[in-house]
Parts: sequence; structure tokens; C-alpha cells
Amino acid sequence: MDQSIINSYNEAKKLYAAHGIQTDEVLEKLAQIKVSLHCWQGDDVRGFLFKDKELSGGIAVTGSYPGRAGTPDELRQDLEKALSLIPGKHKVNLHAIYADTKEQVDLDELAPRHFKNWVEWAKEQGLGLDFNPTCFSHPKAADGFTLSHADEEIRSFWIKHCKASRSIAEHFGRELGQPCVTNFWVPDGYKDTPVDRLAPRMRLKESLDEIFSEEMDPQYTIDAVESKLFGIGSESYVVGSHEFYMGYGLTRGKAICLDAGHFHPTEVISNKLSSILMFSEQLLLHVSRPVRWDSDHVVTMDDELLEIARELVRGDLLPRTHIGLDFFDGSINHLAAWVIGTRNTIKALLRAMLEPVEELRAIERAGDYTSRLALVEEFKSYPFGAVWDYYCASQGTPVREGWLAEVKRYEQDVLALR
Ligand SMILES: C[C@H](O)[C@H](O)[C@@H](O)C(=O)CO
Ligand SMILES: [Mn+2]
Repeated sequence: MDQSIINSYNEAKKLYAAHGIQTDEVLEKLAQIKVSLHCWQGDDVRGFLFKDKELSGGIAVTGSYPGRAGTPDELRQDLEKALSLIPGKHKVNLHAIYADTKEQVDLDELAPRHFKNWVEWAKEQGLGLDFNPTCFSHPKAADGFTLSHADEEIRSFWIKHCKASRSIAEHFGRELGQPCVTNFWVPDGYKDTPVDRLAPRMRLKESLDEIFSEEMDPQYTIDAVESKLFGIGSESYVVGSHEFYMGYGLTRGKAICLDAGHFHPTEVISNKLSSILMFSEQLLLHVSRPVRWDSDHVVTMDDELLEIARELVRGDLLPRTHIGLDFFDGSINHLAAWVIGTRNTIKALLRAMLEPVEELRAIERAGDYTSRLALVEEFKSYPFGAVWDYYCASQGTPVREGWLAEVKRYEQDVLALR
């Protein structure tokens, strides 16, 4: 390792130690945290099963940056490259449409064999896998309804798909020796104000109860349910609202998934973590960045990211929280998006771990809000960068923007040839 990185780290170490923060221990803890990289950033949410089908479900990717993955092998190659530039050992989050098979198979017939190559690859790479049923970009989701559809035939198709997804997830968990988080998100909703808000919600509840009727070992798979406020084409009403899934998750023992882009523009998920985890065993996060709407921008080091990280660290909520990413930007290099968003998420957690939490808590309890504000603000310019650089180097990953040259080289040697 470069001596200047070690020297800067040692200087930073002393400053943090003066506040009772042991940086070596912090880095050991940080290395244990897994972030789930969403495969769909790699190909603009197209998948491989129905490549010609337009993206639907009220979500949108903009941009036409060249080089996106067009085959499972390309996607895995890109993920490997991105992961080599991110410190730590992580997970990859798959959607059902990313099945790697030559069979012509519809979503309701998917089985673990269609993901064999993914499992083999994850084993080789020492990665965990997470999973999602894909309830969009399919003719049976064309009118915007899936699990809450009024047509029984369509509803059962989606129930079958979700059940199949759970079996695939369980298989992942068994094979990889770590739980696969299966996230259920459906786009169902109305463009305009509905007359009957209740009936679709009753149907969604029934569908979910049916999907979860088979008990599965949490050692292998953990179910999560994701709410949304609105989507394109479901501006006035979303069946699976926050209140719906709060109730559902809490009464059924399912993890609640909070996507940072799924709330009102000034509403933040960081303020929800301590409440939800008081009543729920586990939580799934979709770390994203909404810009005026659920735009799924690449995660940056903004106030909300830092606040999410602080909540997880200060409340000791990390052991019960699964951290997933959810953004898709087609206007920049697809790998760079993963690297920037994931490195920022990990770096935010590090920053939060490098705050004098106990000292701050005592100050707050004593009512000394002046010192609270002063210390929190001063810590923003403590040398966390030196600790981050040391961490990246010790994990064998590029320091600072060193990763960018590697992405550019990869773009020239690999992506440009696609
Ligand atoms: C593709 C994802 O499942 C999707 O982004 C979902 O998680 C979501 O957030 C929809 O807005
Ligand atoms: Mn999401």
C-alpha cells in the first residue's frame, strides 16, 4: 500500500481515537456489511426473457449510453468488473426477467433451473443473490394491474409467478448458504381517481396471502414487500401504498421495503427506520435518489443518504436491515453508475460509524443542543476520506477516483465492441 495512504490513515486514526472511535474496529465492521447490487442498472431494466417488450409498470429509464449488457454473460462480466472496484463482499439482486435460459418460458413457469448459471457464477464469485418477481413489462400487466387484477385468470397468473419466484429464491439461499431476500413490488394502480379503493386492496391482500401460504425457512429466503406513492400512469392511486404494506408486513411478519423514491418529495425514509424496526424484525432498503419524483437517479453523498446511514448505525439497526440499491440511469456508463452509487452507500456508512455517537447521545440527553450542533458540524470535516482510502486500498480496490480510469479502459476494450 502507498505509504502516503498509511500516513494519512494514522493521522486520522489519532483524531478519531481522541473521541473514543477505534478506526481499525470500524473498518472490520464495515467489511461485514453487504450491499445488494441491482442487476437492472446494467441493461436499463430490459432483462433477457422478453427483450423486445417495452419497460412498463410506471417506471422509466432515460438515456442511451452505449454498451449496456445484452446477454447474461455480458451482464455478469460487467457486474464482476464493477464489483472489483467496490470494497467488500456483496450481493447481486436479480429480477425474474433476468433468467438465463434458452427455453421459451413464461413467468409463471420459471424454476430454479433457469437460473443455474447465475447460481454457479455467484458461488465462484463468493456472492449472495437476492430476487424479485417481475410484475411488469409483460402482456398480462398491460393495463397496469397484476396481483390486484379484477380478472381471476390474470391474477392467478401473477400469483403463480410470485410463488415460482419464492421457490427460486429459496433455492438461491440453500445453494449459497445465505438468505435470499425476495422483494415483492407490483405497479398496480389508477391514473385517475378511483371509485373503489378498497376492492383492489382486498384482492392484493388475498393474492399475497396465497403467495405466502407456504412457509419457507428464513435461513434461505426472506420475503419483503415494497410500497409506492405513485408511478407513471398510476398517479392517483397505488394499490400497494405505504399504509397497505405497513399493515401487511407487520401482521404477516414480512420485511417492509422502503424505497427512498417512493414517498412525497419532502418525506424521507431515514425518519421511518427507527419506527418500523421497533415493530418489525427486519427491513429492506432500496437506496435510490429521487429528483422531484421517483426518478431513480444514481445515489450520491447527499444529506438523506448520510442520514439513512446514521440511523442504521446509531440505532444498531444494521443487523436487521438488508441494504439494496435501486436506480437506473441510462445516460452514463452503466458500470460507473453501480460503482458511484455503491461506493457512496458504503462510504456513507463509514462516515456514520466515524461519528462519536455515545458522546453525542450524552450531550443530547443533557440538553446541550449547542454542543450537539457544533460537534455534528465539525465532524463533517473530520478526515473520513483518509480512512476510506485506507479501506479501499486494504480491500484491494482502487483508491479515490482511481476506479474511473479502469471503467474507461473497460469501456474502450469491452463495452465499445458490443
Ligand atoms: C425494478 C425494481 O423492482 C423497481 O424499481 C421497484 O423496486 C421500484 O422501486 C418501482 O418503482
Ligand atoms: Mn424500489
